[in-house]
Amino acid sequence: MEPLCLQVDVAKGTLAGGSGRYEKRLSDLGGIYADRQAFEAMLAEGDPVVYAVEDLKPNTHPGDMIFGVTRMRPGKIGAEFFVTRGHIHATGNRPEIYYGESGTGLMQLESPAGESRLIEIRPRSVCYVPPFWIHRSINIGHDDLVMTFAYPADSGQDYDIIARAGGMKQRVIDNGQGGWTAIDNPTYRPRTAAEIERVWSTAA
Ligand SMILES: O=P(O)(O)OC[C@H]1O[C@H](O)[C@H](O)[C@@H](O)[C@@H]1O
Ligand SMILES: [Fe+2]
Repeated sequence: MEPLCLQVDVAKGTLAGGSGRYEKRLSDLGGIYADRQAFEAMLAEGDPVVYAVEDLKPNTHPGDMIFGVTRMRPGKIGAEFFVTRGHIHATGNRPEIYYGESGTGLMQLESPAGESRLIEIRPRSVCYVPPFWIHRSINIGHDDLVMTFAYPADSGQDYDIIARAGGMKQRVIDNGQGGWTAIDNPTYRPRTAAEIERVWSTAA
């Protein structure tokens, strides 16, 4: 493969010359947010793009790397800020790096055993997602949140791990004073010992 250097357009939240792009609209994110009524009400008004990802995937070989740019729109469903679907890497011991380009966000992380972390991500901050942490991005600002990311090419994504637990343990909501706060998610079901063991066993 030829060496290359791709240009990030921070204002547009795009990566010129990548190999792939996907968009997630509100209608793709049913069941993620707590307030079903607010979700349906927003959907009735239209179907906004919540986030878009552009990346370069050279291949899926062990030791190679995928990188790209995520652009998240600002918004809330009820009091809950816009989030990405979230996942754990299917090969669980693969990490990820996020670099804040613009906007204000949180990286929400959860270990298989249910420990929660919320890490602020701002322009020029580098956020490290260690192996075996479920991760999701949250736009807590009024502007687009744009982040550049990179992760091992053979990571893969397990999206269902969150749904199987009834969501992530915490939800991040507007605190009514221009900031955010985390509250417990009442539908969360802690993973069983067998499920936690299964996650560890995905290491390669
Ligand atoms: O993969 P999603 O949960 O839809 O979120 C958007 C995703 O963009 C890229 O694929 C990043 O590598 C992911 O870690 C990020 O979370
Ligand atoms: Fe990831």
